[in-house]
Amino acid sequence: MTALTNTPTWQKLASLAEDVKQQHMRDWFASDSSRAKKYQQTACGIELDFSKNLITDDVMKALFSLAGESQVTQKRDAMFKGDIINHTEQRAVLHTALRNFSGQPVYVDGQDVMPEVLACQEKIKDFVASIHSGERKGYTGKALTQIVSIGIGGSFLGPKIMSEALKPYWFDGVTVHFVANVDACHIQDVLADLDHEETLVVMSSKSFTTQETLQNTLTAKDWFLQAGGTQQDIAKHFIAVSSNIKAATDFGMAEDNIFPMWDWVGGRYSLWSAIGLPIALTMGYDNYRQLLEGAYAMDEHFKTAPPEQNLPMLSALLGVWYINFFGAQSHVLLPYYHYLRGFPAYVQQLDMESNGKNISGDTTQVDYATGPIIWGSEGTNGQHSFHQLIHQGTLLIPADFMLPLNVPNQDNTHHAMLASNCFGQTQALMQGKTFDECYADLEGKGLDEAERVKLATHKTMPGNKPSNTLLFEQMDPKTLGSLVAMYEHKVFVQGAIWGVNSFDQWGVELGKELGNQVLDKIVNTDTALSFDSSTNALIARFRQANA
Ligand SMILES: O=P(O)(O)OC[C@H]1O[C@H](O)[C@H](O)[C@@H](O)[C@@H]1O
Repeated sequence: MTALTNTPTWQKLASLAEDVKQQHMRDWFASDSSRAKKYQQTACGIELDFSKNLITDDVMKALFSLAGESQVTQKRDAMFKGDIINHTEQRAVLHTALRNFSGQPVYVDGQDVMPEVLACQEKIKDFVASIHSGERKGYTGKALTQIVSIGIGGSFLGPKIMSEALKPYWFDGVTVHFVANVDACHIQDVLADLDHEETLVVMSSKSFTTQETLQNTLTAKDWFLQAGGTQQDIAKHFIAVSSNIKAATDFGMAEDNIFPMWDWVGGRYSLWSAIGLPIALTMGYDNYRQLLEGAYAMDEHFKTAPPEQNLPMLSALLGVWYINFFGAQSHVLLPYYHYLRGFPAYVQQLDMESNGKNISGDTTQVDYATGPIIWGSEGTNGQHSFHQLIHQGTLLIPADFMLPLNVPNQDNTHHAMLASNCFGQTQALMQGKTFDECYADLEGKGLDEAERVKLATHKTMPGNKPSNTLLFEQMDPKTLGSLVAMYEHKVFVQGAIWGVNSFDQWGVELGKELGNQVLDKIVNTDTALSFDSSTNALIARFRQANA
């Protein structure tokens, strides 16, 4: 056993889990009318009801002990302070510096990074104003109203999903299109409808080496040149966000058109940097700034609130409870808000790329589960498809339900239905429906005894399925910023407990490396194939089909 699973606290949690499995939440609610009040916390515009979880006071106490023994707060402070906590890449992890409005310095290698961060924010602000006012024009003098944002992974998901989530705040006058996939269908579809004279391409790549983004930008450049632009007009229509200024200038980007970022910002934590420029272009700098302010508010909450009131801490510990002591392998996110429909995909990268790891500390192979599968989609749609498995399947799938209490241009009839479905689902998951209830319902339905028993058996819902409900006054930029930061810190706390490095991604790197080797064989059709027989056969088949 590794140190973690050997601790008395871990053993205690394991034994508490065995007890809890014999009990039912339905009975807890019936016997304690204050349960909802007891297990809820509010911070930064987020009201977290976690009463529909398989928890007791003893469980929570043991989970807080686990966090304490795992030195979560010390690790948190090390992150905020700029220590090199990404120890396999020798990097600080400072996305929090990008939304640090405390006026205090943040040091990396003895140097305060805040002046550069603030200068970049000013650059974003000025740039957005120049586009929105029409002052910055294309090479033929037309306003730049069509923005094509090219990037992938963290250089795509954050900008796209946050922009989508804040549709009611969009600036009227520019349209932002996002392209990620190297599949040409994507960029071709986007460019097909655009006038190159009105188009601004924002190429976002921290490394400036990502195949998909480089290729899509080259395709956009060809399209621009073929449509009538010249090489020297490129500067007016192409800008980049990157920490690799040299590669960006080598590519042909004018230095003035490059927005900086830094190696202490991880890709999946980068929307707070200039990678978020498309968000600011979509809704104006002030709204973008509110997003950052919301994240800052959550940072302060995470740093100062005691564990029992700390939203990232609570949600992380509940996750650990199910993953490590109930064998839960996935966690579902269910936003009951159409504009937040992309949020599960955002958290998917954030969580799975961060905690999809099996080495703890320097070299220890873990003997416990780490990051779960994150999935989900908007409610109510999922109720008519995959919720069935959550209700009656054999897997335990903890859920986060999310609902803004007010929505812009509210249609009360729709919104009441949305809310009732959201709450109704959490209720059904928690209480289930007993055999006796189902059997009673079938009285007088003309069934013989065997049929009645059979049907009641199939209709029985075990219940006892855990969920959190997150309510927001409204999904405005500030609340969204807080929500994203809450999940970032949740992932941080879980990584700290498991002892994994939540900030590297070697699996992804290997995929990129092998992809390039295979591409070489696909393109150079006369070279011998030297991979395993399956990969060789696939490449050979592709060569044959494209000969
Ligand atoms: O911004 P880039 O350097 O182009 O990287 C884009 C993406 O590349 C990889 O897939 C990483 O795992 C992601 O975290 C990153 O966001």
